[in-house]
Amino acid sequence: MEALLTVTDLTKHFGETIALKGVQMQVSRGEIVGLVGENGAGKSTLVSILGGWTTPDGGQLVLDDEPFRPGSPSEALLAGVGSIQQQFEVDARQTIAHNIFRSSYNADLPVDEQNELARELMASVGLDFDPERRMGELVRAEQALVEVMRVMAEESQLVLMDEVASTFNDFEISQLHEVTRRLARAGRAVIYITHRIDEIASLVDRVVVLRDGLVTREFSPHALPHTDIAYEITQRELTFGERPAPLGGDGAEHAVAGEGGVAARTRLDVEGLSTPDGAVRGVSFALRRGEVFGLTGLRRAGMSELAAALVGAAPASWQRYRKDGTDVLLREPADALKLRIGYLSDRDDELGLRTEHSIAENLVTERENATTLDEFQALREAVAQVHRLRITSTGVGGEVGHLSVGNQQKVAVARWMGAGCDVLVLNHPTRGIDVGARHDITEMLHELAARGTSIVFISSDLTELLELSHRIGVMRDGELVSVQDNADASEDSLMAEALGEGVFRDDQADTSEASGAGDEFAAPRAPVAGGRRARRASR
Ligand SMILES: Nc1ncnc2c1ncn2[C@@H]1O[C@H](COP(=O)(O)OP(=O)(O)OP(=O)(O)O)[C@@H](O)[C@H]1O
Repeated sequence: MEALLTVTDLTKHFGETIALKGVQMQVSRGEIVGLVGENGAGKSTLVSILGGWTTPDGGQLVLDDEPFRPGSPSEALLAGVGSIQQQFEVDARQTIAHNIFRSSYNADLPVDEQNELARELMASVGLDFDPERRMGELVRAEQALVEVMRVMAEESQLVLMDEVASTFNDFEISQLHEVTRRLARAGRAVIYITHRIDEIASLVDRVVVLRDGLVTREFSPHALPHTDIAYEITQRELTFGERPAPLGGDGAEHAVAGEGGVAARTRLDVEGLSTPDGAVRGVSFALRRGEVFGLTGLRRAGMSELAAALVGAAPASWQRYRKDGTDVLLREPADALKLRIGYLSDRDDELGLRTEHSIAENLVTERENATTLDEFQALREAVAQVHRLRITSTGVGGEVGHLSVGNQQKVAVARWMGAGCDVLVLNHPTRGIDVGARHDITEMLHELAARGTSIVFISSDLTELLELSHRIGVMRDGELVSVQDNADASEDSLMAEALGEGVFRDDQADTSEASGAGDEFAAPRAPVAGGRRARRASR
């Protein structure tokens, strides 16, 4: 294949940190390259340079046989490189159509024509957003899909996607993959950053592994089992698909000494919880001590709103909300914290990190009446967490704001894991976190649960939900429509509930690839089933 981009000896440092140490890489036309590696490996830095957001210190870039050194994103685009950054920003007041065409040659078209074109473009990949809606009305995953439409409309030769799908559900991922493949079929090249092994297995042509600022490995993921792909990336033997041991009918292995009976084991007892805007409607569930209760659903199904309501971060009403048998009074998150209920939001601006402070200052939660010994012990635990999750090799004194996005997320998760809470409500805690650390976090959450912490774990990644949760609830249109014991649950059964299809049968499974073949504008039919089946086949 003909090389579109050649990267030679690319270097970049930030203060003392050397983010890129001499990267060599080639990308061909029509190729989807998966750029992978641990958090902090330098992936975002590399694509930021290619996208004109950051300038390198040294090295050469050649694009389409011409020297390439963009001084800004618009210069990069002019040369043929379009990008979606990991923490992309959109103008909330712009319409969807305006956002799609803002940097394409259709930018000056009359609004009606833009709306019509946007509708057609979106329909061609199965999106039915109203082009006149404002970007601010969309949730993050929807904004990301509109950004994908924007790069499609720009007609750049090289498209950079930095963890666009980190909170996407299977359906959104299949839409994104459809667009990405279409870009490649049109002869454009894509550099695609992801931490999800299922995405690597099903989408990319070639994997390039970055480690400590250098390309250390390249391989084709085709026909490789997930464990092998993970090994190539992490050099660790990771297992996939293991499920937690059942909590036990009598909760024996989790029973707290001296306490007995079902009531004593019930940590949260929620009945008829609703939010005034109707995002959550009449949700009831009980959470046991030491239980991980997974929660999933399609976008706008109400999981994030339920999470916020459970900790007083959003207004809500209920018939009953008890913790350890006592009615709770929640006006704000501080009230939840007093009750030892911790909350991790899925929004970057709500992570609660003090980015100008050190990792240690973020990890060690202040406790009333703490002795010097307590503080010393807390610091020791923080250091152990940083080590176990490989957050940084340069100690806990570094500023959190200087860490890569995924490592900041690790700090946010680690902070709650070490906060001594009885209940943790975690919304997409592993988004942006590399595959090895994800594995470690799963283990750490299991350990916490085994010591009695109860966890509400929200995720769009059904594989990790099944690996972690004792029971899994599915939300649809604001209601908790199903709760399945792990032993009875499968990706198919969960997705069927999320879609409202009843029980999913394999003979209903996808025909999308066959039906879409040769039809450039066919919307993906039943792509979720196809995606899951493809993944199962590749394991
Ligand atoms: N603005 C900055 N100031 C200081 N250090 C930075 C800055 N941006 C990146 N770094 C450092 O450069 C290194 C590479 O970071 P980069 O964001 O490229 O990693 P990454 O592979 O994209 O990680 P992730 O998977 O977490 O997104 C990290 O050590 C990071 O801490």
